Amino acid sequence: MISYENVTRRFGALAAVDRVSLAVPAGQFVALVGASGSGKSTLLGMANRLVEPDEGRVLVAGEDVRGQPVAALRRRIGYVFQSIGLFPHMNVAANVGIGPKVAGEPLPDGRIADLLDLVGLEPGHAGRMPDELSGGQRQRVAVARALAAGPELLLLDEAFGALDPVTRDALGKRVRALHERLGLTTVLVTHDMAEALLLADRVLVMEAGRIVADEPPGALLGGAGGPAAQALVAVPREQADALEALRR
Ligand SMILES: Nc1ncnc2c1ncn2[C@@H]1O[C@H](COP(=O)(O)OP(=O)(O)OP(=O)(O)O)[C@@H](O)[C@H]1O
Repeated sequence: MISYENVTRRFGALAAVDRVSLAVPAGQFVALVGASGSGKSTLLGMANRLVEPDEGRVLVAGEDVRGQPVAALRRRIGYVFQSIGLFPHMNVAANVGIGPKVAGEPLPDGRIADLLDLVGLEPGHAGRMPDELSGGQRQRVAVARALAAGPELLLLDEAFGALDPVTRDALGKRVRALHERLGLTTVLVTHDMAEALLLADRVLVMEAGRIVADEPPGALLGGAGGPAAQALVAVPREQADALEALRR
């Protein structure tokens, strides 16, 4: 569904993404973890041409993204990022339907209601303005908007980063359920290894522009993936051990 072929992107002297090759088959849920500045957003952004590679190719559904008009490409790719980016002067329904409307195919009201339901919002939220919603509700609107054009691919860049842990957990599970139900291919960028292990089929670890580990969660928990991956896995494992110790 998405592949990177020896892709490099530089900013000045820095290779933010450094000769990455990666193939994500249709239907897979991938988590991309790594320290701040390791290149996760840059890698993700090359899929929908927010960022262009200096070298190599990025293919979506087997086609080089460079040959695809940006608007058409972005209809195939739902994209949710941390800063949300809802239009403050438009109500929830208008925000959810903005992509199809701009493309000249406005969604019927029933479809908007279905999208709100998918992400766990009430029909009554449709007429609210973004500043009348909680952060978690706004993030749900952003997910509904990303799904509005019926994309095959869903990219989430720290989409749950600003949420409280309970809301974050609920929305993560909701996105995983939507991934199954809609038959999506999903890439989730997160700083949280526990979230990656619990939600994804496959966890990629980035360090200085390279992918240094590529393992299923079970293998990572079994000690695979090398030192960078194991340093990240140690955090939730030590927390779980410490909580368990408190019970004794
Ligand atoms: N437009 C830009 N101009 C200059 N440098 C950039 C630009 N975008 C990213 N970088 C640099 O590229 C590197 C990778 O950035 P990127 O945002 O991809 O990392 P990240 O792993 O997503 O980080 P974070 O977890 O903090 O979001 C960083 O050193 C960053 O400063």
